[in-house]
This record gives sequence, structure tokens and C-alpha cells, in this order.
Amino acid sequence: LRLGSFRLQRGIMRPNIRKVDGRHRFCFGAVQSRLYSTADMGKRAAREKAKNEVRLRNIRYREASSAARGDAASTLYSAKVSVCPVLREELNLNGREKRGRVFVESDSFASSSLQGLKNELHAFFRALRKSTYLLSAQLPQVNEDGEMVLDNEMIGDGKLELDVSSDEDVANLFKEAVNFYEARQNIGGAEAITRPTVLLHVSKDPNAPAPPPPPAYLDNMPDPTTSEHMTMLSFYSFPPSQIQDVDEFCLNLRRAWKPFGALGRIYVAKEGVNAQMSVPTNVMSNFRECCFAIPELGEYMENGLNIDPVPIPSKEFFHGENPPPFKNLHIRPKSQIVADGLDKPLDWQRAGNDLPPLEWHKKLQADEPPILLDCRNSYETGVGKFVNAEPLGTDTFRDSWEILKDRLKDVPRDKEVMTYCTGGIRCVKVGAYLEQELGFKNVSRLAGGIIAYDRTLEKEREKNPQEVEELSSLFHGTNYVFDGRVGRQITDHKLGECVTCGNMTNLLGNCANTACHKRMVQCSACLTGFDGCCSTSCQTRFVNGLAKSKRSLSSGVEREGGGVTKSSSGEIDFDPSVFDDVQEYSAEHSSEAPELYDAIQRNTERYLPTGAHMTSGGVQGRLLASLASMARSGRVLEVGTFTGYATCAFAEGVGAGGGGGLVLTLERDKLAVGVARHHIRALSKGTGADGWKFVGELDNKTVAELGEGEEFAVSLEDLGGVQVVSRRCNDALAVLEEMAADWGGLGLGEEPFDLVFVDADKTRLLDYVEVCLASDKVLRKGGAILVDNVLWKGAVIAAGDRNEDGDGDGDGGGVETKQTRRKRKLARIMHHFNERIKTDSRAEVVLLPLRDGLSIIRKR
Ligand SMILES: C[S@@+](CC[C@H](N)C(=O)[O-])C[C@H]1O[C@@H](n2cnc3c(N)ncnc32)[C@H](O)[C@@H]1O
Repeated sequence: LRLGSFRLQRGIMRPNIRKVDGRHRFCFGAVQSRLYSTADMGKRAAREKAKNEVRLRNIRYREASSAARGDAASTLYSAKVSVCPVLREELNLNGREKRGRVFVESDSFASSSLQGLKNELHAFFRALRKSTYLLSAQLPQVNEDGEMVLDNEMIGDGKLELDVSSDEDVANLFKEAVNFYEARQNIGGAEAITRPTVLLHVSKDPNAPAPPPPPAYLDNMPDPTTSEHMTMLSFYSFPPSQIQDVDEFCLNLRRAWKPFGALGRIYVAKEGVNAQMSVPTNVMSNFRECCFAIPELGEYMENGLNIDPVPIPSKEFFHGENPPPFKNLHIRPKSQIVADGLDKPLDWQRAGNDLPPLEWHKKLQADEPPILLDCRNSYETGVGKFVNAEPLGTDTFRDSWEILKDRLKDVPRDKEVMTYCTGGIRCVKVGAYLEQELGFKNVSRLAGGIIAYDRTLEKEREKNPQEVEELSSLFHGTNYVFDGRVGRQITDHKLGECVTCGNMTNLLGNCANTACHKRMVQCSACLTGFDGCCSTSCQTRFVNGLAKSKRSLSSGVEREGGGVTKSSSGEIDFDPSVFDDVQEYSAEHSSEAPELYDAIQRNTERYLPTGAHMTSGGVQGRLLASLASMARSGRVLEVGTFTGYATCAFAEGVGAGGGGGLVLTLERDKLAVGVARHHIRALSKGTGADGWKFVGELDNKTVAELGEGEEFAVSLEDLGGVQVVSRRCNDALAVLEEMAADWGGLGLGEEPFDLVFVDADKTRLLDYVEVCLASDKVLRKGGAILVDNVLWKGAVIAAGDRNEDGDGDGDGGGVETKQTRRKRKLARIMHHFNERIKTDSRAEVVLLPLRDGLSIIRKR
């Protein structure tokens, strides 16, 4: 491994190895892999390893390849694979599985036998395993200039396509690939091909058996997108036979749950599944049936699905004051579903008795109270617990074992021990430990945890109003939950001590200073007085320029007034609220965007409301148009079209030059491309009222969608003949990389772009910029890259101060909300990007504090 970024080879393979925050990061075309340096080996490396064997193997291949760089041909064949549209549809393939690259070792089973080659394909394209398909192949082609072309367009018109249906075909194919490679070397144009390369096409076998019918639980299912409510639920399962192939299981879960429009965070490990989810209420019964049809869940979901009885109106869920608890469906392979820190796994099937909530309630009122242990962490027990319960006082779940051992050392082993936690999952592990490690014979745990207890009692009280007294909750205070709602107040009891004044309260949240973000209990008076911070020092940091992160606690604190003030020490303090005023002032004193753009914004809010904040907007739109008008040859590339706001601004700017030009824009989202298409077509009527009317018509139209790899092109005659090409692609980075190899085969001329706007997946900014800086086919020397959101709402400042690695709470559920964790992670990525690019000798950078931060990177 070497520090710094370097290109291993030109042409089709360009791995970069960079050191990022103490770990080495590999980027390899569309396939990215990360390998952690020894300093960071531990749970993350282990998790990564378990997660994806294929990625690790690719790393090994790459290392082997770089070690034998002069002799790469003897190490590996490269096979670029594409799957036909019929199979893609039928197998419901995800982005990565539609096309990709696999490597085949020379003299291996895979390079000499059909089954071996298929095994190699299945490791990457997992869904193909269970289907019958035909394989055909094509050798690299050479164009009229003698350069090698790896382009599907070369198939047809007399180009050779080979059937690959026997071991002999496979052996011949790779033999031909070597011949071609060696012949190319002799010709002397070897830089275009670095190893024996073939193109493989996977297509549906017309004689294959018909795919199985859709499962019964999907029969007559309502359309989940029309649901007026969302239901929150959680469940966990510890199947006795364990989950044998975790990656495969994740993939299957994703496929099974896709039709329901389910959102959530699901952890899958060999030991089981732990899920927190939101599901459209109108398909809940179908979803439940689906879960029970999955053998690893079904009867092993302890206490079934834990469903919140009060569904949330969809409007409030998606567009309410607080961000939605879940925005996506994340199904993550993990080494454990609850990180326990035990040396060896226990048998989770022997974990004491599951006590139903009503029995539990009765037992707690018995004359001789049992030992009652609250197995949650201190921040949870600090605001609520059962009467007479003993909190373990842990910071993380891992701390439980020593504390339990110590607390129970003198307790007779037949004494009843009762345990509880939020949803029950942690107590499975505690129960197993008490029974198997400490030898307790009478362990009971609260089935479904506090959540189930609270719900059961509420229902019982409704059924038996005369028994309200007997059924009043023995859990006092607030139950801390992990789905972004932070806490549910079960009774009015105030058990927590305010971190800043010591008064009793039941409010909890996180410190507003993102660099601290400590979980804390704080009363409402201090919440306001300390601007949502846990101490005066955090408050000073927060108000002196740090972004005001939205608090997870509902009562967000807004500072009143604002301005530049003099502190007692005489220094000038900067109040961040002034920044908003500055932005507003600059909008008021910039040229107004034509009417068309207001219509674009309105349509975006109508069709893609959750992303409506992503458009470039007024002042930035004007800046983009101005920069495009200065582009030397009028060629602009946009990565991330969304609904075409910036695309139109670029076209407008390029058009102002009057000499034609091209705006190529790339986007993965089907619907966004469809909406953008209308906006771009509206530009053909100009940017004034006509265009506005034209765009307005979209309200009554169905949005036409483009398929993967399809594009539409418009020539804007009224705008100096600018051509706008919008292309739908699953991975814009892969398109840029292809472009770097051979102008992308997009048929858009062999001229580099003057301006590239990088505004897509923020986690790969460095990769996008790297392609632009490294390849003069993508961006000309002297051209510029624009990168949006580089300030990440100011959170980059705090990110610069941090060097921790996330929540580390060890309870498997995470404690920070998903939103704040993601925000901090992205802030770190952005900060790292800003640091890296500033020191890149190939670039000249200006970071403008415009809106969310826009960097202009000129290629030297
Ligand atoms: C911030 S929005 C773009 C906004 C647009 N440039 C504007 O100024 O109005 C980012 C877009 O990038 C798209 N995107 C994210 N990752 C992508 C990828 N790998 N390939 C293509 N598009 C991607 C998203 O679907 C999203 O629509």
C-alpha cells in the first residue's frame, strides 16, 4: 500500500489507493472496496470482511495485479459482463448486478470450464445463481484508429459474437483473448489494453422454465404509495438454525420487501435479525404475511411484530416538522444484531422465560419482590424505569457482564431474577448469560420489553375501564426509543436530573453542538437558556459560528435577534443568524431568475417533494448560468440532474454565447429524469412566460420515464442551438470512467468538457473529481469542476474537530438518530474532501460560502 492517490494503469483499470482517516480506501471503477489499515483493524474490518467476500477478493486480485504489473497478463483476465434487459426485469436486479466486471485467474477452473466461469459470475451477480441463462462473448474490438473499444455498440454489423456453452468454448475464448492482447502489444498501441479482456453477455434462455408465480401475500395488495398512514414497527428473531448466508439473506429480504414500500433499518447477522421499520399502513396485513412466510423470521420473531397502534399520517411522516424516522430501507449485514462483547456466543434459545406483560405486571405487585434488573444504559434508565428496578448503570451494553457478575455474586442461584429492556432483544442475551454463565435457574424477561408492556396495559385499560387503577403503569417516566422519535412519555414522573441546573425533568436529547452531541437530560428552561447545549462552553461554540443542528428533542431552539456583537473581552462575535440575512441580501441583489425556474421549483415540490431542497435555486442558478456562458467551447457536464434546475441554467448560459454547445446531464432516478425532461423541453420555448406555461402543463401529464442507459436530446434553437442531452444511468461515475477510457462511446464528439458540475452522490466526491483531474478526455486543462454542498450546512467545521468513529454505544440499535449520524458522517466526508482537494497540486480551489458552499476547482 502506498499513501496518496495514483493511477495504476491507464485505460480500463484505474484503481486508486488513498489513505482516508487512517484507513486505506480502494476505488475501482464501479466496484469500491475498503481495506482498513492495521491501526483500524477491529470490529469495522471484521464487519467489512463478513459483508462482502467478493470485494476482498477483488482487492487481492488488484494487489496481485499491481505486484506483477509488468506481467499482468499472466495473472488475470478481465471480463466485462452485461445482463440482458429481460433477465434484469425478471430477477429484479439491483444497480450493481446489471453490469459489472469480474476477474478470472489464468490457469484456473474458471478460465477452462463453463461451470467455473459461471461460479465466478455468480459470486458477483448473485441473483443469476438460481436462473437459467445463456452466455455469449465478444472479444475486444479495434476501431478505425487502431484503438481498442470495449463498447456494446460494436456488436452487430459483422462483429463476431461467440456462444459460450461448453468448457471448450471457455478455454478458447480466453486463449483468443490472450492472442488479441499479445497482438496488440506487438502493434505498439498497448496503452489501450492492459490485460486479456473479454465481453460477456448474459441473456435469457428461451427454453428456461417460467419464473415462479408471485407469492400469495401480494394478491390484491393495495398500492402502498397511496397509503394515508405509516405504521411504525419493530421485531427481532434468533432462529435456532442461524442465518447461513447473511449477504444472500439481506438481498432476499430487500427483494421480498420492495413491493411494500417499507422503510427502516434492519440488521442481519448469523445469529438473527433486528428490525426497526415504517410500513405503509394499507399493506400492513400483506407485510405481516410476508414476514411470517420467511422461515428465519416466522415463528422465531419473539413476540411477533411489535406494531405501534397509532399510525402516523403520511403527510406528517414525510413532510412534518421533524424529519421522517426512516427515509430508506437499509438492510445491513452485521457480525451481531446486538453487539455484546462476549468472548464466545451463547445459545440464545436458552435465555430464561418470556413473561407476557400482564403476568409481569402482576408479579411486580407480589409481596415478595424479585430481583428486578433494568438492562438498558444509563442515559435510558435516567429518564424512566420500573418502580423498584435496579439499573445496571452501563454506558454500553458490553459493560453488562461484569456488572451482572458482581451484583449477583452472593445471590442464591434459584432466586428469581427478572430483567427488562426497551423491546426485549437485549434481555435475550442477558437471559442466556444469567442461565448459562452464572447458573441462574429462574430467569424471567419481559416479553416485548417496555414497548409491549406499555401497549398491553393501554389496551387493557381501554377494555376494562373499571380496572384503571390496578392497570396503571409500573414503569414511570419516559421510554427511550431508537427510531428517531427519541422518547415516549409513559407517565408524568420526572426521574431525570437536568444536566445544567439539576432540576428534575423527563426531557432528553442530544447537545446541539454537533462536535459534542452528548446525550443528555435537560429541563425545558435550560434547553432554551443554553440554546440546546449541555454546557456554556458548548453553547459558546454553537452560537459562534457552528451550524445550528436541528435537535432531536422536539422543542428546537431558535436564537432571537442576531447580529455582530462585542463580547465582554472586546472581541467581535459572529452570530450565525446574520449569515442567513447575508444570503437573503445577496439574493435580493442578484439578477432575478426567469419565471421558468419558479415553475421548475413548483413542479419539483409537487413531484419529488422530499428532494425539493436539492435544486440549485436562485443565486446559485444565476452563478451556474454565468459560469457556463464563459465556457470556452460551450461543453458542460452535469452529474446529478434531479429535476433539471441547474441543467436549464447551464443551457441558458451556454446559449448566451450563441455558438451552439452541449450540456450533458446524468441522473439515476427515473422519475427525476422524466420531470427534468419536461423542464428542458420547456426551455425550447424560452425562459419567460411561454416556457412557464409549457412547464405548467406538466401538472396534467403523466411523467414519461426513461430506461437505464436511455437518453433524450433536445436542440434549443432559440438558445443559440445548444444541445441538451439527458441520460439515465445507474452510476454516473461509471459513465465518467468510460468516457475517460474512450470518450464514453456516447457519440457526443471527442472533445473534453469545459465545466463539470459534480452534484450527485456526496460520498464519492473525490472519485468524481479524480476522474476529471486525471483524464483530459473528461475535462480539458484549464476547465473547471464545480462541487456543491461543500459546507454541509456548516457541519464541516465541527467535523474538522472530530476524530471518533460514530456512536459506539454497542446496543445494536444506535443511539444517535439516523439523521444526525448520517449528517455527521457526510460532514466528515465533505471536510475530508475539502482538505484533500486544497492540497492537490493539479487543482486551484476557491470555496465560496454561497448557500451550502460551492467549490470551484480549476484544473491546472
Ligand atoms: C442534489 S441532486 C442534483 C440537483 C441538480 N444538480 C440541481 O442543481 O438542480 C442529486 C441528484 O443526483 C442523483 N444521483 C445520486 N447518485 C447518483 C449516481 N451515482 N449516478 C447518477 N445520479 C446520481 C440523485 O438521484 C439526485 O437526483
